Amino acid sequence: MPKVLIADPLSPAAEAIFKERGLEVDTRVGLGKDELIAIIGDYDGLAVRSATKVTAEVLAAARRLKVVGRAGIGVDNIDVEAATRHGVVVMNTPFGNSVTTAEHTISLMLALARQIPAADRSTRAGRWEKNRFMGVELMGKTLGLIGCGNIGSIVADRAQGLKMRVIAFDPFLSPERAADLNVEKVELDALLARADVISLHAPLTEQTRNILSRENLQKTRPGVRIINCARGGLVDEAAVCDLIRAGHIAGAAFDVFTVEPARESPLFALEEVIVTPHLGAATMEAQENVALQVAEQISDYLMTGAVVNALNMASVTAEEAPRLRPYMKLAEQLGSCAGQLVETGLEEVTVTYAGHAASLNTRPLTQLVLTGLLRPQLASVNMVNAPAIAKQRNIHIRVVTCDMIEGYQTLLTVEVLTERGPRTVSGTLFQDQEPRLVSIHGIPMEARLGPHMLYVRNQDKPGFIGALGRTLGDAGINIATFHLGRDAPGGNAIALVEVDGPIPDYVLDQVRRLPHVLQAKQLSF
Ligand SMILES: NC(=O)C1=CN([C@@H]2O[C@H](COP(=O)(O)OP(=O)(O)OC[C@H]3O[C@@H](n4cnc5c(N)ncnc54)[C@H](O)[C@@H]3O)[C@@H](O)[C@H]2O)C=CC1
Ligand SMILES: O=C(O)CCC(=O)C(=O)O
Repeated sequence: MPKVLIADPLSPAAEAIFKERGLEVDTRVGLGKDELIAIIGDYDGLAVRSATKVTAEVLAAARRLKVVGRAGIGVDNIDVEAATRHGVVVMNTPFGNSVTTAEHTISLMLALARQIPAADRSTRAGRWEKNRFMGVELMGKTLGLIGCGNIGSIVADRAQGLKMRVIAFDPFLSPERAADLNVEKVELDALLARADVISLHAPLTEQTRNILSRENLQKTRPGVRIINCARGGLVDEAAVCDLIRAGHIAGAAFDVFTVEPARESPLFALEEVIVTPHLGAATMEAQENVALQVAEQISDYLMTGAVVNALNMASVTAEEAPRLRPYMKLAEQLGSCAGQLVETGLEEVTVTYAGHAASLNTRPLTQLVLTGLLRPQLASVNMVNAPAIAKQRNIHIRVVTCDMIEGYQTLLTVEVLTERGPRTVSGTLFQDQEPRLVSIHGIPMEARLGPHMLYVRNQDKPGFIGALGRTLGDAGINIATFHLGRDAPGGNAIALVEVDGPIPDYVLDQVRRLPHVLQAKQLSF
């Protein structure tokens, strides 16, 4: 039974779902790094929010781990690259807390406009400072969004409800989407020059780090208000403090900080600043949504192979998973067959999906072809890390689909270009379920691929089959199935023999010495 660790506080709904889906689950919140490393080897799945750091070191100790699920959006606490290297799928829940985070942003914008936290403190202190807390109206003001994805677009919608004009800097926002959102797409400098309120909704990347740098903050309108509900590191916090003191920035609201938890910060000393402890996603509704989603996604992957919202692997929906399953076996077997047959470096792989196979989600299938292909060279390869490994090794991957194919309803062909020329294997599904190899290097044959196979390439001459049978028989090797193919009478022939156990090397040598044999290899599937 797969085992899952919940390492951060999640709604109890998550634990209930794991149990309902037949998984074993432990909740161990607040583990130190070493404690996590000590126990992670026992788990197939890990569910986190932002507190647990899933580092390369943790992943190296996670021998059984197949999936990390982030109940939330940002995955900056997870080393996705290391997870990919270790073949671990990383998933997030990209929509579950978007509305809640957008609402927090709007709350902070209104609170900034009317200085509500400072007014609250003053009133409680008995000061009744009506003149001190003169606010600004938001109607007619310009809101500048840096990042206009899921959360940014909800913020835009709510701000338009307040009759604000919304402009956005987002290099990946299409003009059509901007028009649908009634948002004006602008360059960063234009946004800095025009916005009365700037709100950040972009991930922290090499491009966005310090996007509101001191220099950029100096380009903003006097009296601007800044809101960061996305990620610490997007804004130069010290420059915000200086520009508030200089009277250029009217106020700022931070939900996220360069260092978290933020126990101290120069921002805390300023009345014009509102701070919250990374509360953007903290509502009952959002936490219920993300906990349910992450538990469903992790369970689906561990129990059915469905992949949803993965950051490092192609998606496979729950509906697709059962249809893809027999093809997944076929794809891995064909890749493995090609991988075991090549003896030199791989340069290019072409995977052709013909007939029914062309209508499928081919990305996960291609990942499995690569997995099978690379496994003879690298035991740790799996469908998550196979594309990255192929890229590292400069193996060029081509995918071809064609609707029609003569003689078969469905056919997968793997052609591998090596230093010694192309090598090709094709396969189909027998009764829609059972993988069958139907040709090797253009020679037709029909073979089921079993755990122990003998592959022999020979010249098609009388007496070969008897000699091969005798050699195996004399060594006490029992033949399970025997498949033959040739390109022409007396031409090139291939024998694929399934046997009941591993073939000792001395027997392989005897086979290689038989008349007319060109090559003999043991294959396993
Ligand atoms: N405070 C909190 O508790 C929460 C914070 N977040 C954070 O909010 C941020 C946004 O989340 P979503 O809207 O769901 O993500 P999203 O992926 O839907 O949107 C991000 C947008 O940023 C844009 N972007 C990427 N690079 C950019 C660049 N160089 N300049 C400008 N825009 C760029 C993208 O094109 C995209 O439209 C994330 O960093 C996420 O981690 C999310 C949920 C809760
Ligand atoms: O889990 C949380 O409270 C943080 C949410 C967040 O920052 C995210 O989803 O990116």
